[in-house]
This record gives sequence, structure tokens and C-alpha cells, in this order.
Amino acid sequence: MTATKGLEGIVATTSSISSIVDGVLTYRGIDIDDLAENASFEEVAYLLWYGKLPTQSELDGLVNQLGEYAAIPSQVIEQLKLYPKDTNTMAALRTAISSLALYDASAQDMSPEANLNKAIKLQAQLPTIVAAFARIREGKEPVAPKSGVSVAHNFLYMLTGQDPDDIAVKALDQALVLHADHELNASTFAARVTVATLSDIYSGVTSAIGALKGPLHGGANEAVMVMLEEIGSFDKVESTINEKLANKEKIMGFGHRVYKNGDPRAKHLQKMSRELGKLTGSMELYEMSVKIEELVTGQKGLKPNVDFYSASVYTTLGIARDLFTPIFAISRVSGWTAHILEQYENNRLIRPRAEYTGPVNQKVTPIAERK
Ligand SMILES: CC(=O)SCCNC(=O)CCNC(=O)[C@H](O)C(C)(C)COP(=O)(O)OP(=O)(O)OC[C@H]1O[C@@H](n2cnc3c(N)ncnc32)[C@H](O)[C@@H]1OP(=O)(O)O
Ligand SMILES: O=C([O-])CC(=O)C(=O)O
Repeated sequence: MTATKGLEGIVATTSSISSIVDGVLTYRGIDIDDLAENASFEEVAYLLWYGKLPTQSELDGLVNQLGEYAAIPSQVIEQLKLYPKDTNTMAALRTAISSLALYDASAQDMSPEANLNKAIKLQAQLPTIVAAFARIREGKEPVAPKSGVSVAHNFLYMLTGQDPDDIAVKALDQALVLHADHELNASTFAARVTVATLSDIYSGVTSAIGALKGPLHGGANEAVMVMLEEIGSFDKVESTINEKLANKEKIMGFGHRVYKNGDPRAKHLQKMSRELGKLTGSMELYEMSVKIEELVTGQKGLKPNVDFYSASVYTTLGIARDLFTPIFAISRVSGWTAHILEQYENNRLIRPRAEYTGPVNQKVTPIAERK
């Protein structure tokens, strides 16, 4: 038995949800470029769960269902009020999502209908939790969700209590489309491993949130913003990045386990970052990001991933840095739950082996003789 570090290149399951072949990402066979330009996040979520794009009445039905399910139990709101105000937002989200299961009478119902219904419920409630915690920590009351509006609209509305403008909704909606699914990334794998024991969907999503939180995965979007803030201004980009590269520091938002010639989602976020910068009259973050890309790609050959330009996009939309990874989760819960449903459909326990590298032929030394 020989281990492959990080399971690189190992094909661990079959899936008909999304694929990456020769650098092209598709959801259910549709190119991400097509979806990014021509589909809303709700259409994409429907596509991931049901395997086809919705008709208008199916889409209206889903939007209504998401609105109907978006309110969270009052007990969960009360718990959010007890969390330390300065706690990590992904830790808060992980705990709150886990606690949702306590108030869902269908949490342990393993029928396919109940699980699909819970997938839609999780999609509806996750943004409400993020927005509620964002307000509670600022000493404000949560804003109740609206019905009949998109996930992007509702989230921005619940954050501020004001209906967002169309530009902000369109940008966030496209970002949600781009983040919705990504084959067997670490958080999706964590979700599948969890539910392959026949544990419930809330356990699967809780595991996934824990995996997404790390800076090598979804946490990188926040880490990119930390780096941009640390650099501070365009004129400091070159010296700071050169120093980081000379010190062999990782540049957050660059590199990818699967894409070696570039992440097809990054160009859409780059364009969005440029357009939002122009519209708001503040281009500095965009220009700093472009300069960082020029230096990192030029010197290391590494290309930006989905997390890189999303940092300047969300900041230009006025969103706090520590909500970036929770926003990733708002989108990716569609993909996690689609994978969980697929795992249940054709389940087998996921249990690989480890190549043992420890000592052999050891004996129990009497405790008095141990050092
Ligand atoms: C949504 C997502 O999850 S997208 C990924 C988000 N994560 C990040 O942006 C964090 C920064 N990037 C990284 O850490 C990595 O590129 C990963 C984790 C995404 C992929 O990692 P792996 O496939 O394991 O590549 P690995 O870390 O082994 O890197 C290979 C080489 O490239 C270098 N490298 C990879 N990414 C970077 C980076 N961002 N900055 C500098 N060097 C890098 C490594 O140091 C390593 O160099 P070496 O061979 O000289 O030691
Ligand atoms: O696929 C990966 O390893 C990480 C990634 O880009 C994602 O989850 O969107």
C-alpha cells in the first residue's frame, strides 16, 4: 500500500453533478461560462438538485419554497445572540447549522423526499443565519427574510434592512452561480464521507462547513482580503509581493489542485471586480489585484483561483471581510446537498486505507519504567 499525498489524482467516486475536464467546468454538462452569463443562482440550484434546468413554473415554485423556508427557528436566533460577538463567522455558521437539526422534526427522516426537502430548507436558511449573525454581533436585531425574491436579493436585504440595488443583486447572484459546485473539492468530499455512514444531511453540511473554513479552501477569499489590506495601496504591491515570493510565502487566491492553466471562474470575477470598481469610482482594489496577478503569474506561473477576485468584488459591494467565506457557503450548500442526495442514492461507506509509517513490534513497558 502506497499513500498518495493529499489524494492527488485519486478518483474517489462517480458523480453526475459537475465535472472538470481539460480545465473546463460544467454543471450537469453545461459550461460554467454559459451558466454564469445566462442562468440565475436559483436555476443553477435547481439544476444541481434535479439534474435539469427548471421551466418558468418550476423556477417560480422553487423561489417561493426558498422564501417560505427562509425563516430560522426562534431558538436558533436566541442561540446566535449568545455567541461571542467577535467569534469567527464560519465557526458561528457551523454551530448554527448543526443546531438547526435540533428543531427540524424531519432531521432523521432518510426518505429521498424528506432529504430533498431538507436540502432546499438548508439552502433557504443558511443565508438567514449568516445575515442574522452579522447584525446581532453589531448589536442590531435580525431582519426577517422576504419571500418571492432571489437568494442574492434576500441576503443583501437581510444584512442591511434595505432592498439592494439591481447591480449588487446581479453581481452577487453571478458570484453564487460561480461558487455553487466544484466536483470533489475538500468540503464536498467531507460532506460525502459523513453521509456515507448514513448520517443525516445536517451532519453532512456541518462537516462541509468545517472543511470550507480553512484558508487552503474557501477561507482563502478572506485571506486574499487580509493580504490586500496588509499591502494597503497600489504602490506597495510590487515590493510586498516580491518579498512574499522571496520568502516562499503562499499567495492566497493563487494555485489549484486541479486547474494548472487557470480557473475558468476567475475571469468572470475579474470582470465583475473591474465593472463594480468603475461603477463605484474606486478602482484601487481591482488595480492592485491585477498587479498581484501579473507578478505571481509572471514569477511563479500560478494563476488566480475563484477566491482571488471575489475578495475585491465583495469589498466593493460593501460586504465585511469575514462574511466572504460564509457567502461561499451560501452558494456551495446547493452543491453539497446535491452531492449528499447523490451519495444516498447509491451509497457505500467511504473508508480508504492508510499506509502505516509508525514503529512496529513494540511492547507495553510497565508504567514505572516508562520515560
Ligand atoms: C475554492 C478553493 O478552494 S480554491 C483554492 C483556495 N486556496 C488558496 O488560494 C490558497 C493558496 N493556494 C494553495 O495553497 C494551493 O495552490 C492549493 C492548496 C490551492 C493547491 O495545493 P496543492 O495542489 O497541494 O499544491 P501544492 O501546495 O503542493 O503546491 C505545489 C507547489 O506550488 C506552490 N504553490 C501552490 N500554491 C501557491 C501559492 N498560492 N503561492 C505560492 N506558491 C504556491 C507550492 O509552494 C509548491 O511549491 P514547491 O513544489 O516548490 O513546494
Ligand atoms: O475544487 C477545489 O479543490 C477547490 C475549489 O476550487 C472549489 O471548491 O470551488
